Amino acid sequence: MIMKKIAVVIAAAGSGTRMSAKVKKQYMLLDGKPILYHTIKKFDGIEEICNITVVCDFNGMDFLKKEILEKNCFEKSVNVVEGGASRTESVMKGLLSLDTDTDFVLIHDGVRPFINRYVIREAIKQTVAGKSVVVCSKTVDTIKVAEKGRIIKTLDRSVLWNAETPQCFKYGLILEKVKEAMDLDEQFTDEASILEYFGMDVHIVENSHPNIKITMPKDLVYGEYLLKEEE
Ligand SMILES: Nc1ccn([C@@H]2O[C@H](COP(=O)(O)OP(=O)(O)OP(=O)(O)O)[C@@H](O)[C@H]2O)c(=O)n1
Ligand SMILES: C[C@](O)(CO)[C@H](O)COP(=O)(O)O
Repeated sequence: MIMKKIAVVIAAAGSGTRMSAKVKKQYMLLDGKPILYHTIKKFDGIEEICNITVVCDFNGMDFLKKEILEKNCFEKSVNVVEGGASRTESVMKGLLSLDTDTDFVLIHDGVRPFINRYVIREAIKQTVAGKSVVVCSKTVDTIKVAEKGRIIKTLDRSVLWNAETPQCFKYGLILEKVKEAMDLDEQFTDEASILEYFGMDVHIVENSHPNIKITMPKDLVYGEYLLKEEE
């Protein structure tokens, strides 16, 4: 079988507004190590991946290089790229830094350190088979749509999914569409919705393992618990 060149772009250039902390959440500690360390480690352990690129804020670049990359042992080479003002711009900068002969790319949030390696491998398998995929978990809550506090309707939960990462694509395709998205007057919170906007198919890889995005202070408490469970 011909080996495919698969890269991962880890988006970690956000400002962590909802965490309301002095230190950006991607550099906050879980079990004594930065959250971003735990995330990189997950992908370092996937043999199909040949390159890891972390997109981070300008001020965090030194910390990332000295405190995370130099002080820890990673098997793969980890490149560092400066991010942008929006998630889409950060992802675009990461994609542009990859070798042009990259076949497939996984895009992952720097603050989702609990992603299960079996799920990463399943997402890679489906992407190499020709699909654009997004890791999702089933929605467990009853979701209401409301306007000014008054409920308008309750959605059919059987067709609802929570979008997570990684989101995985053919490299050339996602680079082209992310670049096109940057020229639009639209905000996209993930890459799958960029392809959806252009009418392209995106498929779900179901995940039943915890893959929380560290967003609010309460997530740190749950995160410490999840790390202990992983041991
Ligand atoms: N300009 C941006 C904005 C977000 N991200 C990354 O996208 C991921 C998911 O975004 P989110 O949780 O919304 O992170 P923040 O934007 O940092 O948080 P907030 O929305 O609370 O400010 C994070 O790993 C974040 O670092 C990024 O790389 N570049
Ligand atoms: C990509 C993402 O993690 C999927 O859930 C998410 O959309 C990131 O942005 P958000 O604004 O924190 O939802």
